[in-house]
This record gives sequence, C-alpha cells and structure tokens, in this order.
Amino acid sequence: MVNGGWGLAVRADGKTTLIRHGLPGETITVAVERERPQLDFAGIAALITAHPERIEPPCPYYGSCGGCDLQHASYPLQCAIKREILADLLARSPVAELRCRAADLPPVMEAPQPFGYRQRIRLQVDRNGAIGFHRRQSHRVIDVHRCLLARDRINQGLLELRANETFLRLAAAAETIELLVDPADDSRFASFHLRRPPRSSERSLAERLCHQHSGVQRVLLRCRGLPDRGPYAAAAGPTGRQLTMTVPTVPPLQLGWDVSGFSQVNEAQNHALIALVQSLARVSGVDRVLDLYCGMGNFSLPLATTAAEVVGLESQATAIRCARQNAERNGLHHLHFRHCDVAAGGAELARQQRRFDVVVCDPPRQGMPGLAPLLADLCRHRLVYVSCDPATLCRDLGDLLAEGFALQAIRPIDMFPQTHHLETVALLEKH
Ligand SMILES: C[S@@+](CC[C@H](N)C(=O)[O-])C[C@H]1O[C@@H](n2cnc3c(N)ncnc32)[C@H](O)[C@@H]1O
Repeated sequence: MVNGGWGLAVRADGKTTLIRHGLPGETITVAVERERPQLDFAGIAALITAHPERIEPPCPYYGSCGGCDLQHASYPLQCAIKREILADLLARSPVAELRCRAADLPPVMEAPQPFGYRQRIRLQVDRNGAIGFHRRQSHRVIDVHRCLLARDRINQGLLELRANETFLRLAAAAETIELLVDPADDSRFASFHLRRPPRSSERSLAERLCHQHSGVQRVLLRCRGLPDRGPYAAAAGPTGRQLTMTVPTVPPLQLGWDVSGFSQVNEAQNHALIALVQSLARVSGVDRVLDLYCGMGNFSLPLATTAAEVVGLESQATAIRCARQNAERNGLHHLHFRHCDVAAGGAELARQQRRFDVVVCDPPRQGMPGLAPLLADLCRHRLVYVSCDPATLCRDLGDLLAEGFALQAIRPIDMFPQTHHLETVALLEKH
C-alpha cells in the first residue's frame, strides 16, 4: 500500500499499477481505468484471493463516493496499513537517519470511534437538487442521506433538513452547505455557500429555518467576495459565529473557533493529539513556546498551562481573533498571537533575536518547504512537528536533520478513520 491509500503492483514488464481498494498480498484481476506513461491506475475486476481482514464496507455509497477509501479493511488493518505507508516513505528517504527509523516505527494510535466522529461535513449541491458528496474523481454529486463518518447529531439533522421545504429552497441557491455540531451544547449550525449574492427572500428563509425547529439552530449565508449574512439564530439557543469545545487539560480550557475557520474535525482524537503534543513538548514553567500555524490556539492554550510564554503565528484573521478571545476567556495573559505568514512572522522574530525553548508547528498538507533554517534559528531545544501528510513530513524531517536537529520520536495517530489520511507527530531535538 502506498501514500494515498492505493495498492501497488508491478507488472511483469516493469510498469507500476496503482489499484484502488486493493489490499496487501491479494491476488486480483484489475481493470485499468487511466493509463500514464510510467503508471496505470486500476480498479478491481475480480478478487481471486482476499486479504483475511477484508470486510464488507458498511456504507452503501462506498466506492462511488469520493470520501472514504479504506472501508473495505478492518479497522486494525487500516491502522497497520497507515503505519506501513509511513514506514515505507521513511525507508525510501535519501537521509540515512530517517531510513533507520522505518523498522521501529510505533503502531498508529487508534481513534476511539472508527465511525461517527466528524463534527462537520461539507455537502455539495448540484443544479438538479442532489445534496451529498462528489462522486470519486468527478464533480458530479451523489445524493447522500447519511454519512457514516459524521456524528449522529449531524445525520439526524440532515434527515430532518432533507424533509424541510425551507431548507430545500435555500439549498437550491447553494453550491455547498456545511453542517456542524457545536460541542458546547450539541446545537447544529448550517452554513450555506450561495452561487450568487443572497436575496432578501433567502435571508427570510434562513431566519425561518432556525425558528421552525428544523434541526438547525443557527444559519449563515455566505457568498464569495461579499460579507456574510447572519448567523440567523433560533429565539432560544446559541448566537454568534463561534463554536466551542472543552479541552480536558488541567485546568480544562474553553476553546472557541469561527464557523468559517479551521478546526480539527475529530473531537475525541483531537484531545488525544493535544495530550500527545503536550507530552512530547515537555514544557516547564520557564519555557518560552512558539506555536506556528496556531489556528485558534488548539495547542497554544494547552501548552500555555505550563509555559512561561506562548507566541502563536497564524495567517487567518478570524482564527487569530478567536485565539486572542480564547486566551482572554481562559484568563491566560502570557499568550501573544500575531496575524502573519509563518515565514515572514518567523523571520521577524529571528531579526528581533527571539529564541524559543519549544517550537510546535502544524502546517497544512504542503508542509514547510524551505523553513528548516529559520526553525533551527528560532528553536533552542525541542521542535514538535504535527503533520497531516507523511510525504511532506519526510521531506521536511530531512531538511531539519540537515540543520542540526535529531529525530527523537515519531508517532502516527489516526484522526481520519476509513480514509487514507494520516496525522503524525514528530519530536526533534537540537544536538
Ligand atoms: C492544520 S491547521 C492547524 C491549526 C491548529 N494548529 C489546530 O490544531 O487547530 C493549519 C493552519 O495554518 C494556517 N496557515 C496556513 N498557511 C499558513 C502560513 N503560510 N502562515 C501562517 N498560517 C498558515 C491555516 O490558516 C490553519 O489555521
């Protein structure tokens, strides 16, 4: 199995074939779907011998929906596959120190809920009224009534909304609809991304939808390039754009984020991720911490419970506003957030001769190309790298090792069961 969740086979003539839904060691006949000079992409035409942990995918949309790609494997096998994918990337690294780590990689930290974990889904809407997810490798929409990855509260809301005339009229003007659960009170939030500026009739529909006991308590209307309208809210219930969770640190923390901003979708596993980052960072009362790509402070605040100071850098303005409010509402006054690009903000800190005992970074999928010298400059002792793409992680680890860091620990953690996506946390220390 290789990154992206593909099964890999090499033909007798040496050409590589990537096989959707193949599992290690299976004997299959493939149907080639796309041919490239170096590589073919194929599906399974006939399964001759199956892996013993191949299972019947529980979701009726599996295979046509573009969302999940590992439902045909038992959950323990999914985690073993993800570990093998990371081990394989390490083993093929040009850096000897990374190649050595492939053999003793620990198991993937399993998620407590392999299904029903997502607290947010983004539904696509097509002009024929289908509401669901994109078909695999296509922009066509499959009409979906239930997503097995979503929390029950979301699926229950979707069921009620699909039977609601007001919702369907609003949906007809939308290209996507986000459905979210607020962990604070389990209320539901619907954010409609409209194809064109909202009309007054749609604003009335949005207002009516939250007053109708329709299944959603807040509704936001969005349109690219225009200010948002709303959120409209039920008479008794939550108001405003933020959703809030409680992080079970000592003391517990209340963290809010904007409905349009980034948030970890798997709440239970996010708590495990925060605990893992805290344990690797080993922040003591004299330590100064730099949290790069800090979002609304998901790691900054928990780290601040033991740090002398935390500085967070983030490029999204609403996330920075939430991070500042989160520090305020939790009575933490030794956090400082800067709204900037990490490269520019980090270089500014380096010019000011700022140095940090611990640096935490959680970049988007593209990782941190070219930033290793800056990180080596800013970091005095420990660097905790939270990655959502094993390939860019391996590239960046190579760059960091070349800057004088040593790799102390590498822990894969499953934030996205049933999909090939893998989160990894790495601890590096200065020699
Ligand atoms: C994977 S999220 C992590 C957020 C946060 N650590 C969390 O756990 O919720 C990555 C974050 O990096 C921010 N980001 C992306 N590119 C950036 C850049 N060049 N400079 C600063 N922040 C950036 C995004 O807005 C997003 O909030």
